[in-house]
Amino acid sequence: MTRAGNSGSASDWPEALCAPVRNLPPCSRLRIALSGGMDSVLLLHVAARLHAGSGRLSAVHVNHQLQPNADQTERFCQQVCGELGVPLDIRRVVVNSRQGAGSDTGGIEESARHARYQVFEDLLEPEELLLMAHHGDDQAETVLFRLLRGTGVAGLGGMPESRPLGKGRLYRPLLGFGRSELRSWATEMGIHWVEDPSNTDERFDRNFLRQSIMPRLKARWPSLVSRIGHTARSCREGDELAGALARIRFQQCANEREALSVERLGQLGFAEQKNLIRWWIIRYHHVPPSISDWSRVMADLVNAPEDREPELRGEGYTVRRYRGYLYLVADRPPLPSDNAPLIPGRELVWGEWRLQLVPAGNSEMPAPAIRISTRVGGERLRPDPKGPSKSLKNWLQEKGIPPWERARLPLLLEAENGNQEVIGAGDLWLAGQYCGEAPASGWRIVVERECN
Ligand SMILES: Nc1ncnc2c1ncn2[C@@H]1O[C@H](COP(=O)(O)OP(=O)(O)OP(=O)(O)O)[C@@H](O)[C@H]1O
Repeated sequence: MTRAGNSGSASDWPEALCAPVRNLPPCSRLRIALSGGMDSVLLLHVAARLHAGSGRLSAVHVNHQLQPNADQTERFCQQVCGELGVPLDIRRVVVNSRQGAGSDTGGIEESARHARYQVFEDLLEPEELLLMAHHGDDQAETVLFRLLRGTGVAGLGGMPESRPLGKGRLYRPLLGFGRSELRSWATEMGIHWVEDPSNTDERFDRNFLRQSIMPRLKARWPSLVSRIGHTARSCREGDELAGALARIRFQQCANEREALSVERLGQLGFAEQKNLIRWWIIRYHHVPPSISDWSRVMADLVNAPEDREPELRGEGYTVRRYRGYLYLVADRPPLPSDNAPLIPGRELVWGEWRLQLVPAGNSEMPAPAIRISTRVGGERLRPDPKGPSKSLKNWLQEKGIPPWERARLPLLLEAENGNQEVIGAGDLWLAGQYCGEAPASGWRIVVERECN
């Protein structure tokens, strides 16, 4: 259903509403996230009035293809953008609709949100700004919703006004206004919009809060939205301070491989240990696991006897302890089970490794027959050409290479008198005849590893 209020002329636009949309961070392109609902249509109108002449304004609508009126909404977005002369990008997505409403962990609403943000993330180029029309009531609902899910300080900080998204930035200029304030402006200005029928479906937690809980709370505490906004700001500040403290502790506890010293960690109080571990996991772009008993986990990681190998599992990674340090180890797909030839001039991708055999120097020597394999046990190598050969196992232990890295180390094997001789081990060692500007073999081997 589309709604209209009284008509108004462009010159009547209230300055209070225009100011945050006028004073934007510098950008090469301004994209409006247009759902077709009241908030984003109002934002589009204001942005068109202020920025249409700049030639850098456009809108993006994500059609989730879930609601019966999804196509009608898409057409409406086309129509309003056409009227305002704003180019519109339409992106259709397929949302996994198997999950139900009201679920704590997801549901169709969550899947749609995820798909939508993925579109935005893929779309944004450097220097581009995506404006979203979240307002103060959305913020209050978000904070309350997260409180009910048991979120910590970072989550209770609510939605930031601005944050990086993809290669660009997301920006929310309407957070300082309440829903009713925006609705009266939209009605006054004669704006049309589409009502999303799913907004009234109280099986969804967010809608239940919006429809049944917030009105009762607001009736009792009229300044609820600004009070929750205040709490969110305090939580954001608290989170910033926790981040600053974690950075200081990281410098004190981490070695050159960014592993954390268990001894130094043990000197911190529990809250600081947890703060540092969570910050460190996020630093690697992973999500800290949701754990009800962090004190038990920390005690285990820090205090378990040396012969035990305590672990903390998260999605896509494991925190492991080895020789007094904690390492964050990303999950990796299994390595090829067969050994592979290193073909001259052709890059070999081996798990997270890239290997190449390239001609070097002026000689025309035949290419050596080199194969890549993981350890099978019993291998020996001669890191010092004049010294005795050593067991690979002992050599890796001497070098302090953790067991999970040993298992993923590509061994370079060369057939020699019917035997396979180890001539290289990942990026740890390579026999001298394959290194340098003019290697004695006439061939150079290049070994590189992708970072974590
Ligand atoms: N289908 C859509 N296409 C483009 N932008 C959208 C779409 N849906 C929502 N948005 C943008 O997100 C803003 C918030 O929308 P809405 O309140 O419906 O989302 P939400 O799910 O409650 O919140 P969140 O964006 O945090 O997921 C809208 O004002 C609009 O800017």
